[in-house]
Amino acid sequence: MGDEDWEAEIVKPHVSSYVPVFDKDKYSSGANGDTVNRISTSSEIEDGPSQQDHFMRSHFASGRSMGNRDVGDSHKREHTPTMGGLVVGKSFRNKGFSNKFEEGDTSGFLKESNDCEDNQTRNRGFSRRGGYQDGNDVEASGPSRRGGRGSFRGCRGGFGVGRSNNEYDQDDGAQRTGGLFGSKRTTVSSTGNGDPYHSRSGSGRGRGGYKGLNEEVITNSGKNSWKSEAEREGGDIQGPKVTYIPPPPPEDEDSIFAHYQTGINFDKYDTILVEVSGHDAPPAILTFEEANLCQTLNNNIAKAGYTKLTPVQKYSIPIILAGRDMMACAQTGSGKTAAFLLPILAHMMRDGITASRFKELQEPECIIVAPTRELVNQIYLEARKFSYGTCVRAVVIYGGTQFGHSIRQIVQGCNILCATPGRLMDIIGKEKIGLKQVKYLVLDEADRMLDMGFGPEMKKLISCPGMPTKEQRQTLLFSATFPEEIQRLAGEFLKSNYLFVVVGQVGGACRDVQQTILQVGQYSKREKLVEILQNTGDERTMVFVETKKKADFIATFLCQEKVSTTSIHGDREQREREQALGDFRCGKCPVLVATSVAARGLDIENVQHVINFDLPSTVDEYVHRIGRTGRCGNTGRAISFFDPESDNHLAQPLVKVLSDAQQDVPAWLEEIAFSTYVPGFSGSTRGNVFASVDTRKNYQGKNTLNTAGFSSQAPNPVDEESWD
Ligand SMILES: Nc1ncnc2c1ncn2[C@@H]1O[C@H](COP(=O)(O)OP(=O)(O)OP(=O)(O)O)[C@@H](O)[C@H]1O
Repeated sequence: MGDEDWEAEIVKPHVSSYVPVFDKDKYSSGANGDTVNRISTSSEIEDGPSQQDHFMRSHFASGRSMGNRDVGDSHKREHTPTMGGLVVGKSFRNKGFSNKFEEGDTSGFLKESNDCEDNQTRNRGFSRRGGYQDGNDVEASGPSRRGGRGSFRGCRGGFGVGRSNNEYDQDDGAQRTGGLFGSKRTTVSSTGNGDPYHSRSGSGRGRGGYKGLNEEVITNSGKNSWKSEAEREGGDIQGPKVTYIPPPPPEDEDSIFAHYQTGINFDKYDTILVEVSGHDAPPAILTFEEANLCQTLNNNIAKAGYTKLTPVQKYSIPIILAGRDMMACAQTGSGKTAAFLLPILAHMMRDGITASRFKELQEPECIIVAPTRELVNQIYLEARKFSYGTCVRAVVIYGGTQFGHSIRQIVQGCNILCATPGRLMDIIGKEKIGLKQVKYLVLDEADRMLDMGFGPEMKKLISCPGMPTKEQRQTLLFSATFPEEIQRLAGEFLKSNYLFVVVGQVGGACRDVQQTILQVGQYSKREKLVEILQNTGDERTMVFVETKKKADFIATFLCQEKVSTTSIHGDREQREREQALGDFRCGKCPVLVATSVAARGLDIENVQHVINFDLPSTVDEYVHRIGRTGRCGNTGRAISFFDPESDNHLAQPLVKVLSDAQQDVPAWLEEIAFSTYVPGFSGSTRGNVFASVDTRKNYQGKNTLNTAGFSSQAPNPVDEESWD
């Protein structure tokens, strides 16, 4: 994506105008007990640390490493809070050891990783990222977590040697990326580790790594490798403990059932074609009443403001109620969460579930996994909403929070467990969760959960001792995109007679999003962004960039342009991420700069715009990103900067996605698509726009219906062939 360009630019002298200045007295090294973090360069690693990176911050969460060029003068800067009360920002670069985002992915994960700006550098063993310690960060104990993170990212295994035996606090998300501070900490607190989930990778093993898309993937110096969150956060990789305890969500009924209005296009959902493939599919229902749910559930549905089923709900609810496994592909923002939660809860109620009580080992009936912390939290809130007034207890656990907190939530009782994969495996390893009672396993954003990043961990999950076999449990996969190769992998998780529901154009973008593609070169992007934001005013806008560093950079830049902005990405502390999301949700910061960590699933009211400052590497990711707007029948706009220097490979799939969604296709984009046409093209591995057709080609019992229940024609296969 031409990251080198902005990176190069920022080291030019004029760039200081984009850099917030910082209060020397308040934030300079060591003052107020703040930690000075070190920035690592290859020479530092070999020769010992020689340069210090001075943490910085602004109003509530800003600061960044200035990199080598700034060392020595960064603490001379004056501090003024960044505009908009905002942001963030850590390292912009460290020219000492990393000049560019080189081409050539040694990991094999690069194309899937959006938070992966550092994989090349990290694979080389070093991070450009420095860090800072927030002086108010009560959760930080000991050395700065940012320091640990920023100092030395690549060779984390080389420093970690196990973890504390204090069961409740030991692993608390110790810095995922270890680092110099992590190593220091290790010498202080490490007391070994008898946990098979943590000891398996051993210690002292140097491995380069990066947090890939959704920050869960790391690589091993060119070899694909997957490490669980458990290992990263508290296993063999020692670092400062994470003691962050998320504030409990409000418990009053109004907050629990708070919702936004469906939009003017909600009723148009009825015209969308739905295809169900597989044998003996139960008929769709057309109303909530037909689902025959218990009174409490019906009350909750009404309080949530749901009066009418969305297409994916019409089909999924009876399928799940019939006990069938399923894979469902439906457009972003069309109600997939309720499509699986409601029938699962209905089943539980029908089975006469008993209230789970305090127990050291909890045995949930349902496990829901999703790729990001914010998304599992959101799913949990939905589960809590729909189970309100029942004895079903939902619990959420995710990385970046205190491990002991997760355990305390669980031991109080757990029927539905919403979890990120790493934290889940960690808790299972600690024998706080038994799997014997699992009847429902849900993978939300299932294509992501089964790809190279999370797939191995999901496989581990289904082969954990006690986990019922696929014949004995019900497995449900949901997403807006389903590449073919992922569908094939899914077979391992699903009974062979699973049903595949596709709503609308398979893997297609939501039609309620007006898509615009602009040709914008790397050097003009910022100017264009500001121009657009000046016109959008206070309307909520998500700006997607391809790397974490760039997220910091653009957020800081926008603040200086007097646009109230915050940012979310995988290098921010969880507390900061949640604060950022909160500030965006409530409108305090109407602009959220994000990496793809925020691309999937997040349901935020009133997001009117999505701007792809950088296009993602795959069209699937594009579909998810723009799906943060135009949800639930509301309309939205997505503007994407297409840089011909770096984005030509997306031209074909973009043209397809645009035309499928009945959007204008710019002539120049068609030309690029045509000129880059490759016979046999079917999109990039992860960007196959034809992916979401059932890979079980010879199925019987295929129905094509619109969601009002009328038969209609299947999508024209010629259309697909012309692209194949
Ligand atoms: N039947 C319904 N009536 C009214 N609102 C609904 C209905 N179903 C879902 N919603 C609301 O629509 C919004 C989007 O739902 P949800 O987040 O489940 O979408 P999704 O399909 O999972 O999207 P994504 O693909 O982005 O994850 C939510 O605010 C949800 O409460």
